[in-house]
Amino acid sequence: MDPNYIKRDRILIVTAVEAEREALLRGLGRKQDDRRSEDATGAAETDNRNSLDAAGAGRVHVIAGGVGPAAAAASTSAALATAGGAYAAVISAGIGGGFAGQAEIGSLVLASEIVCADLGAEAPPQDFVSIDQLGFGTASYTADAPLTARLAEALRAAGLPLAAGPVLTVSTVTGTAETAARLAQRVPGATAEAMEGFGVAAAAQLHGVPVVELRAVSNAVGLRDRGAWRIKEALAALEAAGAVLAEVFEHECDE
Ligand SMILES: O=C(O)c1cccc(C(=O)CC[C@H]2O[C@@H](n3cnc4c(=O)[nH]cnc43)[C@H](O)[C@@H]2O)c1
Repeated sequence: MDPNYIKRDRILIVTAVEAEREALLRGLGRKQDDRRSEDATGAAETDNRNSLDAAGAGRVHVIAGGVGPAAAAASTSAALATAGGAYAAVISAGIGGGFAGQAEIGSLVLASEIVCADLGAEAPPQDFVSIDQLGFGTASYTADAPLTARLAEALRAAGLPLAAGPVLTVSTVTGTAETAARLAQRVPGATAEAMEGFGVAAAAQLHGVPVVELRAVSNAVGLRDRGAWRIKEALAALEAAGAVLAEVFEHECDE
């Protein structure tokens, strides 16, 4: 990988939903510009490009790619293909659940590994056999270490609470203490869970682009308690992280 990629190219950030995208754009100091374009048949389609406020800021492009690993993979792959090699790195970002003792509500998590925690088979008497063990591919991608380290340094320097460790991608939000314990046992050091990272990472791998995952913790992984989700707090943490990302990428761009 070219170590100068931060200076050269554009960064793609993929969130699941608009609220996450908007939080990041606020942090990045960017205006919304959900332009509507007409295709050849006259049908309107949404163009999710965000407008550019400042020289250099335009290198960070944020899209809302949908909820879940399949939507995330499809939209990331489409964005990377359309850009024709312009993206130097992809960041999967959004809210997520934090594992007990690893990541508190309102804090941030950077992934060391992006692990699809439920991609495999139940195989009694074993609890679970991963797709790797079955010999059909991989259930884990390593996050880009240099970019992750650079972001961690900047987020900590900004005083934002940050944990690092494996971030799990699941297709079903964990809703019991038993599942949380099983996942934590399956992936030692499991720090957070969300639903898109593995899809974004699979697309990034296909296109040969480094990937990072950043989560803002909205809830604890465990017994489902919707009333305890702190989505506003997590979106505020995501916005604060966006301001740090702007500094990192604009500063690197100016060097
Ligand atoms: O269960 C509900 O009532 C409920 C209400 C609002 C949102 C949800 C979601 O499932 C949001 C999924 C969305 O948020 C990410 N996310 C946030 N926390 C977690 C989690 O603990 N486990 C998995 N995903 C989480 C996820 O990446 C999706 O984009 C449910």
